[in-house]
Amino acid sequence: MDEPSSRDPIAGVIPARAVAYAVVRRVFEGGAWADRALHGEARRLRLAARDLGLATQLSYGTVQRVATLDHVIEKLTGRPVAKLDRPVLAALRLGVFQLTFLDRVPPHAAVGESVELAKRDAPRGAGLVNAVLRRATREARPIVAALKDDTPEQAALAHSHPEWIAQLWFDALGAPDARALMAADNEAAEAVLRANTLKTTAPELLARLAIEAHLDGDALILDAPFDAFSAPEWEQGLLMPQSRAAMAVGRILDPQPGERVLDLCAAPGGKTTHLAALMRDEGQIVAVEKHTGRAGALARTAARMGATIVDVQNRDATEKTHGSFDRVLVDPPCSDLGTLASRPDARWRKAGRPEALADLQQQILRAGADALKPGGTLVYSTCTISPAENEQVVSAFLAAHPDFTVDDLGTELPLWKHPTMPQHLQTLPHRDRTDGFFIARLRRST
Ligand SMILES: C[S@@+](CC[C@H](N)C(=O)[O-])C[C@H]1O[C@@H](n2cnc3c(N)ncnc32)[C@H](O)[C@@H]1O
Repeated sequence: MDEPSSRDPIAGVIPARAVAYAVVRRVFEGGAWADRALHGEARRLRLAARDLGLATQLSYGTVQRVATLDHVIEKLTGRPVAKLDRPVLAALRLGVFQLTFLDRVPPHAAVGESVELAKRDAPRGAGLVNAVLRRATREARPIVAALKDDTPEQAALAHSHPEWIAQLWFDALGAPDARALMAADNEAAEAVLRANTLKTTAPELLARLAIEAHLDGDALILDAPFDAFSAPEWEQGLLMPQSRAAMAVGRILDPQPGERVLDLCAAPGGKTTHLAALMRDEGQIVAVEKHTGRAGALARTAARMGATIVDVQNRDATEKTHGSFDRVLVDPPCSDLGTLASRPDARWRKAGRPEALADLQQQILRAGADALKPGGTLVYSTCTISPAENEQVVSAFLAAHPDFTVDDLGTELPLWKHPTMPQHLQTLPHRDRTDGFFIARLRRST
């Protein structure tokens, strides 16, 4: 990695490191979302666009790997991380991350700048940071290399995940896939923009953004991080950041111009606006979202993207929807375990556990099915890798609804077959290089 030349004149720290340190503190001390904290700190510290890649790598990597980093820090300090001053701990985590997991960062920069950062916020802790990081230059990699990942407990530490997630994936996927999946969660997620075909085309958008990317249908697969939400093209509704797996959901629902479509659990609207584009903005989309603020944002997003057929309804998706629909998308709240690479702090949050979510998912699926006309198509999707929320929800639904059948999607996107139920799709980040989505398509016969 190249060290950017510009320097923060106050602390003598390169801006990318100053931003990463601030992000790490905001995430672990203030409960901030890493992506929002990064966006905010990059603006506050006037980070140059060329430094965004390094700032992202440093901050996201430190947040993702924190369990492994804390293990190293505890070994080197001989005390629990909870006993360390917050700024000292943040500087140590950032420093140990660079020394252990990055190859092109000069150790003197990782040590020296972490000391400067600690000095600014906790002057008396700077000596400890210096001493620990000097030892870390020699000892951190061997400590990490000695970690095993044979059991879920070991894998949780080695690949920095909570134990319950490691256990869930060992059970659901088997040890080799579980380990590979956890390792992939610590790598940069593929960054993709969907060109909004109501306003532009993918080649036009690529030319206009002047970024390094390659095209895959309407998708621009980016070669480097890009702050889409600050781009004028975002404001103009020309693009939507969206993974290839999320785009597959709309394609598999396959809505046609002129149809009536029900979209249950619709905010922030990545899929709603994709459906509108696939329908060429002809027909109707009823987009139901319970959270009032998110429903408002969804309406603004639809307007910005020129999706005039979207009717946002701010209500509970478990309630009856009147009328009958050609197609229904059910995209309920889930444990989000398929998107851990792009949301680095998510694994550490007390998000809903699979068993607790399954009941709500069932209710929303039933409500969606009630609104589907005979012969209609329903897609149930989640961005998680969790049988209780995916295949078990669909199986229980089918057992109670003999008028529904499930389509075999295995032939549509053969790479993305479900590991054990090949009629469904289950994208896996380590296998498919995109978010982990579950997608099932059902049809109503009568
Ligand atoms: C997985 S996200 C949906 C993502 C969205 N379909 C997209 O592609 O942008 C789930 C959404 O469901 C909303 N939600 C949660 N419980 C709900 C309920 N009972 N009824 C309607 N919406 C709900 C959440 O606020 C959240 O916006």
